[in-house]
Amino acid sequence: MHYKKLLNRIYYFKKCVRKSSRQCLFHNVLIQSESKGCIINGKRIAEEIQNELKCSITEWLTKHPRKPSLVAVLVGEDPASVKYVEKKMEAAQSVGIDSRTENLPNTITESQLIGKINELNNDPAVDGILVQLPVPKHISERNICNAVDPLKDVDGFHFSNAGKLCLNMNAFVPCTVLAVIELIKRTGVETFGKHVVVCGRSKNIGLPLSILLHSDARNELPGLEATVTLCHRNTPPEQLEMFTKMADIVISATGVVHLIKGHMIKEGACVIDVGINRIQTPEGKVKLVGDVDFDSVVKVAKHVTPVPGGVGPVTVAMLMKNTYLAAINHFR
Ligand SMILES: Nc1nc(=O)c2c([nH]1)NC[C@@H]1CN(c3ccc(C(=O)N[C@@H](CCC(=O)O)C(=O)O)cc3)C=[N+]21
Repeated sequence: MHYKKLLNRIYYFKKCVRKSSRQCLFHNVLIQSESKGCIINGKRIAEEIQNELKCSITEWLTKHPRKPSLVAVLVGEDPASVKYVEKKMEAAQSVGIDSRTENLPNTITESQLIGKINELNNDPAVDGILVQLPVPKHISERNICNAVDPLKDVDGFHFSNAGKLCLNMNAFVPCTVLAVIELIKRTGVETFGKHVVVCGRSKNIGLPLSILLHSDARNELPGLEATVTLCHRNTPPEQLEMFTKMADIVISATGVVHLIKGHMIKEGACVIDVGINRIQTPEGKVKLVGDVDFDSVVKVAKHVTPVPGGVGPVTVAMLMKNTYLAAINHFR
């Protein structure tokens, strides 16, 4: 009898230690807000991932003849695209990946662009290729994504990578999808059997994300074992609200400013904002905002990602991870 009590005590003690160390573990990636909710620090998580990668790459370099390498293809001079590509180049530099940008004119034809991509496909010194989207209107985005060698497709946009993802086979997963999963995991939010609502059905984010969220964890590509509801532009607003109110996790990737408001969220839920929208402030300045009305959501949610400083920086970090994986694969 005493023995059993003692065992129970030990079990309880172990449980407490586990719980408190888990809290410590995740504490550094969260910022306490003035409301109840915590703000997930995407910048911090991105730094964490990049530091881990830097260590792995340094170790990998002792056994391999060159650094992993990434080429970004940038068509035209859209200021947002230029800025994002710059961020990717900076990140590459900081983790020890060789990188360069191929700047091409807006007037380039589809077949000329595919020709350039083929050159990079055939260059053994290039591990990862990324064609910054959007491409000019006269070029088919699908044809361009399909032109990249699937083994160098660090964006995961080639049809064979998209198809493999659906079948739980090892494949390149789009960086933003990986970023959302990493943010959830590193915040310590449980997904097994939980209800996740994804807003947005894009082929590059909403769709692949909802597939990994519901998939089996015991596969080549591990899934998160959640119950998933995928909402999109044809979901009536009152239905959307009904679904999000039931959700343990809400992820929005729609490009609709302030689509997700506090009254639509269940107390204690986790809200991930994938939106990046540029709006004019009343003072005439340009401001970056997400799909989530942050001020009202942070009052009810337990965790919420900000924009900027949430999913964006982690997306860049995951691109570095995919490039490293491409290099490992190249030398295997
Ligand atoms: N082939 C391709 N692959 C992509 O992965 C891809 C793409 N095309 N086209 C555009 C979108 C968008 N995207 C972002 C990456 C980083 C931030 C990012 O770092 N954002 C910062 C702030 C940026 C700012 O201040 O403008 C933040 O949210 O804190 C945002 C958005 C990758 N995309």
